[in-house]
Amino acid sequence: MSDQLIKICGLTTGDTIDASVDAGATHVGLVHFEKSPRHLSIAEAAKLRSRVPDHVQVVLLTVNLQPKPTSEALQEIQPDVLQLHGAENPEWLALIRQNSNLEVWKAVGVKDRGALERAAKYRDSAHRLLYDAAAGALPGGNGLALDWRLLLNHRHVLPWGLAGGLGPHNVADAIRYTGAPLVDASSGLESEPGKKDPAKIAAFCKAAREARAKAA
Ligand SMILES: O=C(O)c1ccccc1NCC(=O)[C@H](O)[C@H](O)COP(=O)(O)O
Repeated sequence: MSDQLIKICGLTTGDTIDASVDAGATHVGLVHFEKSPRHLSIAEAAKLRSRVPDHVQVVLLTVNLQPKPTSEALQEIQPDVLQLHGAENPEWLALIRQNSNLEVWKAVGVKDRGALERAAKYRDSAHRLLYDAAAGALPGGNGLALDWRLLLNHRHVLPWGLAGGLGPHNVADAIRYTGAPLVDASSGLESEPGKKDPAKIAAFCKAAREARAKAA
């Protein structure tokens, strides 16, 4: 049994939610950010959420969303995790934690070691840091990889995950090289922006699990 955490992000349909669950994903990500090709309205996200079995965690992803719409989204969608992918500060995360039982993750764009050091400011407010490539056309979901060498010998202050440009072709190398306890992929599992491919989802989960088993 593998303890590799695997998040499939930016799911938009019931069949790809099912494909992710069947493939052994531990987390499924729903994006609520209008500029994204993977954007879901609150009603759409709530409908997809209802199909996810209890053993898989639902991650709702927002970007600089204000408090009122955030609490509306949380109430309707009832995610397990809120992933903040914008410029949200530690005080904002702390406020969410005060007002909910949610797990809160902070995504951090990493272009140099300084970005990793600065992320330590979330040590008392986030449950997990998700290291992603620095923002491109979108704050995330750009298919861009960060330089994995930056993570070598980094002293992590929190549980963490690796995102950015991952897919079936490189996730095993990413786990071997960085030891990432959680891997997250979106555009590398698509046939076109916003359309996940069930075969790529299955191949990604299999490669991640096998790499973890070999590393153990
Ligand atoms: O996926 C999006 O469209 C998105 C939009 C705005 C902010 C974040 C977004 N995705 C966040 C994720 O968690 C992605 O899985 C992560 O950035 C990796 O994406 P990719 O490089 O495409 O695998």
